Amino acid sequence: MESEAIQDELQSLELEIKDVQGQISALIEHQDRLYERKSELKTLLKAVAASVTPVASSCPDGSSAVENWSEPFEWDSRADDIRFNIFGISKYRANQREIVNAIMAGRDVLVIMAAGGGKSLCYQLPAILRGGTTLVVSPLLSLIQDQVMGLAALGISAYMLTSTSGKENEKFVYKALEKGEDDLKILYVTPEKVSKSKRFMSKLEKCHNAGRLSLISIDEAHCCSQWGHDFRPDYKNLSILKTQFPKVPMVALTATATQKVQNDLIEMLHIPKCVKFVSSVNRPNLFYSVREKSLVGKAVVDEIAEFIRESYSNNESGIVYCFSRKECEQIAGELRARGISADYYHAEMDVNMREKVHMRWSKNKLQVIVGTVAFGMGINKPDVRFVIHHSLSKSMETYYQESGRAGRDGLPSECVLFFRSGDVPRQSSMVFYEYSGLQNLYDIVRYCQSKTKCRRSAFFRHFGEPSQDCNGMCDNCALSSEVKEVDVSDLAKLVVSMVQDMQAKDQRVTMLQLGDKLRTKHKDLSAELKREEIEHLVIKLIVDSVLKEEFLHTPYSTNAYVTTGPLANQLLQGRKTIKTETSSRQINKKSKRSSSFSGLESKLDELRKEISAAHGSMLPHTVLSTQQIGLISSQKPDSLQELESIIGKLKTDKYGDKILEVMRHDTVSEQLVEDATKEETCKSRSSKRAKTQKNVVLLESSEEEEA
Ligand SMILES: Nc1ncnc2c1ncn2[C@@H]1O[C@H](COP(=O)(O)OP(=O)(O)OP(=O)(O)O)[C@@H](O)[C@H]1O
Ligand SMILES: [Mg+2]
Repeated sequence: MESEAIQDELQSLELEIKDVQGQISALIEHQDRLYERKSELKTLLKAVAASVTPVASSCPDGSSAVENWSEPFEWDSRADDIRFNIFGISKYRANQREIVNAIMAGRDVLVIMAAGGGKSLCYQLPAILRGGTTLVVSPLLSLIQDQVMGLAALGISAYMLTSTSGKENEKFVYKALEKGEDDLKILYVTPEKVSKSKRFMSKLEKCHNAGRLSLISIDEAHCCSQWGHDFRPDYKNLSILKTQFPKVPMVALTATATQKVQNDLIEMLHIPKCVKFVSSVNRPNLFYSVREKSLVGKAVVDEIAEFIRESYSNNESGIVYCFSRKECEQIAGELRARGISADYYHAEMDVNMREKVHMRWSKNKLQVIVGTVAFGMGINKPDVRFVIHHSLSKSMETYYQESGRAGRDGLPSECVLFFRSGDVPRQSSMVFYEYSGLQNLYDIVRYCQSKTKCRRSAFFRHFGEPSQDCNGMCDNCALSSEVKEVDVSDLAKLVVSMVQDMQAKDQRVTMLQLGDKLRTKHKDLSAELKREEIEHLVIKLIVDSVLKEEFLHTPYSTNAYVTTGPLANQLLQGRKTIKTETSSRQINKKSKRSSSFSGLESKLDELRKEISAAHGSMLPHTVLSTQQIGLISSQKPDSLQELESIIGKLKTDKYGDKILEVMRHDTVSEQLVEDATKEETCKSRSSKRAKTQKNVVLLESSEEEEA
């Protein structure tokens, strides 16, 4: 009997020890996360301190003095001429001129500039100014094709060497590299050419030896680093370029790179003395918002369709991102059924089909692409007006990238994320094995759950940049709302105790089951609490480390279960409170953040589509950008000379007559409308007068009759 009692105590001690060990490892994990956040905050603090000292180009070895790339340079007027008369760009954007100057001065340069910031101009302009040939390494065929087509439309001799370029083209390029007799201003290659083709490298060597290799540009340079989000092994071998051509300036460009990725790039490309230009991650023209996602799938599609119809009725381009291939196909179909021109795009489609969809969309023949994240880096379309996330991204970084495909032309555009707590376990069971995968996911969940914090500031915090004014360009800043904080600690305790009880019985529970069990056990609650409210609370407890997700693999899937987290006891012992935000906010679903085309703008839009269709491969925005359309219709030029002062010489020479014809036609039809309106007004006045007189007559006659 005594031994039985000892056995019992031993068993319960073992259980307790197991429990304590579990808590210790959870606490250690939590501590790791806190350390990591601490180091992020320290970097942020340094960045804030640096932002109050004058921003200067800097060398990582600390050897350079402050250099002023904004001062006048001898090539200024030639650069201005090419910028305006060839590229049709009326003024530089932030840092563009300085970058061009540093490259022209023969320096290696690292450019970190947000998506759509205008990185291409930074190397294309010096490519023309410097003479000789510029080599551009770019990771994707579609990006290269877009760029070559765009440059060709501007009359710049740009070529590419890729797996798809034909023999004739290859022969021409190799001869031009070797002999230098034909014009080859810009040559685009994929990284594989540099790392794998000896023939190409030997031709490049000849070009260099003849003093004709004037600049090397590495686009999407983050692909060099395995800490970046799109690591490409062939990018690692690009170090050979600087080793072989040490005196040729190199410019590496990317939209996002943390400090770690930047250092990696500098080391891997062998450009330790580069001049670094880091622009803000801020995209001031993007309006960020999060909408509550209904439990009913059809209602979500209804809302998306309504949003597109209400705000983008002129066929303005957009993207809807979905979680899975199946969802893409289904939602594209449902949008079509609601009268929206939509098609899907995902990795499992045939390449030709995918290209076809992409091309229709690029040519504005299809309004919406419903895609998975596979629809990514190759998107070069500048006039994407909205990016909708049907479910949340896996991190703030990927959300920034994906939503950032909107508004690359700088015009107002919208990024809407549909969030529902029930979507979190789907993502977490995909990312839990990635380095910091769960922590990154919980960061974006916090972004979605907040009803008060500026959405933009979350990006600044994430990229370690000092905050900037949002100017009301997110839902939380724009919509004055009554947000109340509610203490839900008692309910949270119920949830945590229930999880604890089940754990003690070795039972596993998913988030969905937990909600159901809670409502069954506490019937009084089920009347008050909706399923999504319980899910919302459970997810909040997970991101706050009170609960924790655990994963189990089956042969077909990975399932996410809820267990107690490192801070569970703190809550149960009353040392931690849990508060949620509730809002009485009414999202103005009909809010129109982007201005739609006026009559004349629509006509110019039609014209650019016609010209693009006639040229086959040329894209509409290469003919005229949306910004240029806006300028033309507001300034209404009525001569080629006036038009040239808006869009530059090249485009005026090419399309000026057609544009003016549209303008004249518009003025005539405006005049006709005006005349018709006047006539109508006159008619209606005289008919009113007649009616009045008639009435008077009638009245008189009736009076007479009466009399
Ligand atoms: N100074 C400028 N003024 C007006 N438009 C500009 C200017 N510079 C570039 N653009 C336009 O902005 C759009 C985006 O430019 P670009 O493709 O170079 O962006 P990016 O920085 O390379 O973006 P991403 O990271 O997405 O590749 C293009 O349509 C381009 O013509
Ligand atoms: Mg680019």
